Amino acid sequence: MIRLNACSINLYSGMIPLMMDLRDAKVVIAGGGAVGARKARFFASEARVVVLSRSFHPDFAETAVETVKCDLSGMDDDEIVSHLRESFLVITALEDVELNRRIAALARRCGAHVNDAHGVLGDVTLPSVVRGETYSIGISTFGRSPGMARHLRLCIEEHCGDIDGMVRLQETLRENLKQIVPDQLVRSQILNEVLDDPAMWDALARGTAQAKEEALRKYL
Ligand SMILES: C[C@@]1(CC(=O)O)c2cc3[nH]c(cc4nc(cc5[nH]c(cc(n2)[C@H]1CCC(=O)O)[C@@](C)(CC(=O)O)[C@@H]5CCC(=O)O)C(CC(=O)O)=C4CCC(=O)O)c(CCC(=O)O)c3CC(=O)O
Ligand SMILES: NC(=O)C1=CN([C@@H]2O[C@H](COP(=O)(O)OP(=O)(O)OC[C@H]3O[C@@H](n4cnc5c(N)ncnc54)[C@H](O)[C@@H]3O)[C@@H](O)[C@H]2O)C=CC1
Repeated sequence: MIRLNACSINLYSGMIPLMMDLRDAKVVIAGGGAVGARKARFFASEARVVVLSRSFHPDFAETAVETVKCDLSGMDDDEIVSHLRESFLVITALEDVELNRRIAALARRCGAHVNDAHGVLGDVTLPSVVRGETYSIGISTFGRSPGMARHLRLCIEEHCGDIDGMVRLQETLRENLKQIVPDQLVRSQILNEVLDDPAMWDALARGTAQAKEEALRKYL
């Protein structure tokens, strides 16, 4: 595993997007406020989430995570480490920057990645996510403008049409084309023409099978 040596990094230089399978990974969140609750929701359906906090935002009532009521500032390092051990990721979401820093340093000692709600510590940042049944789009400004990441999510959701429908059409069409068009370049050209064709996007409303028939008629 590649680890960052620095305790704090400036604006996430060098970060690249990855899609990860976090099933069964342990994610610990320090701070159960509105921000901790949003981050808990982000991970709850995949990872095993544990939230350490003095109090918990009402949203936790509807989020399937483990909550541990505790005062982190009153704990010694060993006690905090006992909660962080075997974590894949530790998220610091407390107001207290010094306490966040202390928890982040202990997390690194445990071999965990760190995400910081203030965006100054850590080697992981959370993107804004546009999610469908067949795709996931992560958007990040690396802490420069979270509002812009949200704005771009809303733009994609509003203006990109039936992405799930088009992914399904492309999936079935490309399988079909592999059987009947031997030349890969020709297959790729047809698939791109379908993506660029507004009539094909309209055809999605008639169902995947019908849209595929129309695409084959038009482009073969
Ligand atoms: C560094 C980072 C933490 C990290 O690594 O996780 C971080 C940090 C901070 N955000 C702050 C504010 C806001 N955050 C949002 C929204 C989101 N913030 C998210 C991620 C991140 N936020 C990471 C960088 C991501 C990036 O840059 O792309 C999203 C994408 C994902 C998520 O967290 O769920 C989610 C959108 C979900 C969606 O809707 O799609 C809005 C918009 C709104 O709520 O309307 C505002 C108000 C507008 C604004 O400030 O832009 C402040 C307080 C600033 C202050 O005090 O003024 C800090 C701390 C600081 O800057 O000190
Ligand atoms: N990443 C992001 O998108 C955003 C990050 N932020 C930053 O994130 C931080 C957290 O924001 P909120 O959740 O709104 O704050 P908040 O004050 O509502 O929540 C903090 C939580 O931490 C708990 N807590 C505080 N000290 C504790 C301690 N010593 N031991 C155990 N628990 C303790 C509190 O009980 C509370 O549940 C803020 O500092 C804010 O600047 C703010 C807005 C957006």
